[in-house]
Amino acid sequence: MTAIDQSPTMIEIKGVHKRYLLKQALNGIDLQIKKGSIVGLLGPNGSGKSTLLKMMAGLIYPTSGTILVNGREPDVRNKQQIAYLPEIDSLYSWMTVKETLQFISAFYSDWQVDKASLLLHAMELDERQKVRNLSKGMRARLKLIAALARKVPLVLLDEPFSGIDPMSRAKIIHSIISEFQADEQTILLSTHSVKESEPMFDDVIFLQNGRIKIHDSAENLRSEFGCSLENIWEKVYA
Ligand SMILES: Nc1ncnc2c1ncn2[C@@H]1O[C@H](COP(=O)(O)OP(=O)(O)OP(=O)(O)O)[C@@H](O)[C@H]1O
Repeated sequence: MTAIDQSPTMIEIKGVHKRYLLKQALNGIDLQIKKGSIVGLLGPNGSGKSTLLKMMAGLIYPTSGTILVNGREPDVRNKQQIAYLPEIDSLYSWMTVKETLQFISAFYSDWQVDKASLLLHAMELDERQKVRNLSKGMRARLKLIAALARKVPLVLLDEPFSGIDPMSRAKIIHSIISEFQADEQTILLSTHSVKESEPMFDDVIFLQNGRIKIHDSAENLRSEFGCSLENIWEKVYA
């Protein structure tokens, strides 16, 4: 099932395969993501979510096939167009929250100081705290601020809610939705937190074994299956 849409395209992927030394991670991906949407990338462990996001961020390259992000092949030079939140945490433990954000902001001319303060408040982080003293969930919040404070056309978030408790997750998702500017940004995020993330998705991609099993709008899927995305997840991967 593939969504057909006439909106301008942010990401266009044709026939992409990715093979690591011993593992075929992506197995023929064809995908179009329209501008101004929030897209959920869902799938069990090892289905290829991180590989796809890293490829869109220009950190790894397809073995075959093509990817265009905003009309260009992604590579490390596209950093100014893309905010990428990696699954792995690479924060410096000796910095405070404030120092971390100042450090990151120095790399990006698109950094929005006001938005960073707003997010800091919404995520209930104490800027004086040392990174080494933050809990896993607090570190996850700091990484999210680092990605969302940038004014870029494309935001890629790999498991952004990992370690954040369900109640806080719902609050954070609410603040992402209220801050989202569809005329300026596209957000693509991988997550296993389908239930809490559901309200924010315009479109959803279900991956399995490096292939797209379903790609459609959340609304179409809910009406077709007659249940929530969380329940669809259970049916798709049963
Ligand atoms: N650098 C690598 N070298 C070898 N194999 C890799 C590498 N990165 C990923 N893989 C393999 O590729 C497949 C897809 O991995 P990927 O990390 O993209 O999945 P994922 O859907 O993000 O999983 P998870 O939900 O566990 O984060 C897996 O089988 C994984 O073991």
